[in-house]
Amino acid sequence: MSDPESSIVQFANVGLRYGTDREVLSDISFTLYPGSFYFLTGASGAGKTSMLKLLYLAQRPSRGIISMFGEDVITLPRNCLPGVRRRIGVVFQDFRLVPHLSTFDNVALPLRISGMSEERLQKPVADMLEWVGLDHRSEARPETLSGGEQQRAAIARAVIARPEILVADEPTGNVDPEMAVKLLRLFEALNRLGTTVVVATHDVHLLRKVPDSLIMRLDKGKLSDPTGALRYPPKRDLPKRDLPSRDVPQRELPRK
Ligand SMILES: Nc1ncnc2c1ncn2[C@@H]1O[C@H](COP(=O)(O)OP(=O)(O)OP(=O)(O)O)[C@@H](O)[C@H]1O
Repeated sequence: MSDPESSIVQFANVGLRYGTDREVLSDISFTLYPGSFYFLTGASGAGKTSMLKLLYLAQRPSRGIISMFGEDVITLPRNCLPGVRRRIGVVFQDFRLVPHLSTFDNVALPLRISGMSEERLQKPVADMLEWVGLDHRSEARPETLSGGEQQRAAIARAVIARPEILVADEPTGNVDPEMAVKLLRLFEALNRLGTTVVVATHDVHLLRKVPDSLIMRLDKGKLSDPTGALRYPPKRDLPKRDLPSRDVPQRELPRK
């Protein structure tokens, strides 16, 4: 595999089949570079969710090599995988908020799991809720949140522990076009703070909304790269712009 030093993720000849069925992903090879913004696009059933599952280590490939943060994650001992997973934030297609927990507690979950004290986590969680515009819904249960609010809570939970990679599966699938753009602005803001972002979407209109993004396209389990994302390292230092004024608050993400 080329250039392992500067890459954050490398897939080499990866294939995935479920059970004895035909491969749903075939000969997938690509490199992701730190600080870049990727869209993974393709029709329904093309294999986007399957590819993201490989990326956030919820699924092992049937063949090939996957390296993340310089480690071969296929041969890594099982007890080392949680450490790698903690470096990856995931926004699931169906949010997966814990139903009996408040918005605050859902967002606090990764910090509690990492062992942060109750005292220390209060401020970063409160700041994060404010950052995604949910401070007024802090005590609400997920079932009482709107689709867009649940989506933002899921995003807040995915990023609270400051992951190096953010993986989001159809994060705008359940919201109106205006909210979709706002959520994309959140992802862009995170990206500008250094997080590598991978957003899976079948909505081609979204792709044009993030000018610096790179596009990976899946078609029946095969990957192509209309922007050359798979051939060339993209520019590493994304321009530092102010956070968009109406979409996210005018300051950096809250510190842990
Ligand atoms: N757990 C599974 N067991 C068997 N087949 C599966 C499983 N998960 C996905 N598949 C199959 O793998 C193929 C790719 O599915 P996947 O969900 O990855 O596609 P997708 O591009 O994310 O689709 P969508 O946009 O509709 O979510 C489909 O043919 C699907 O039926």
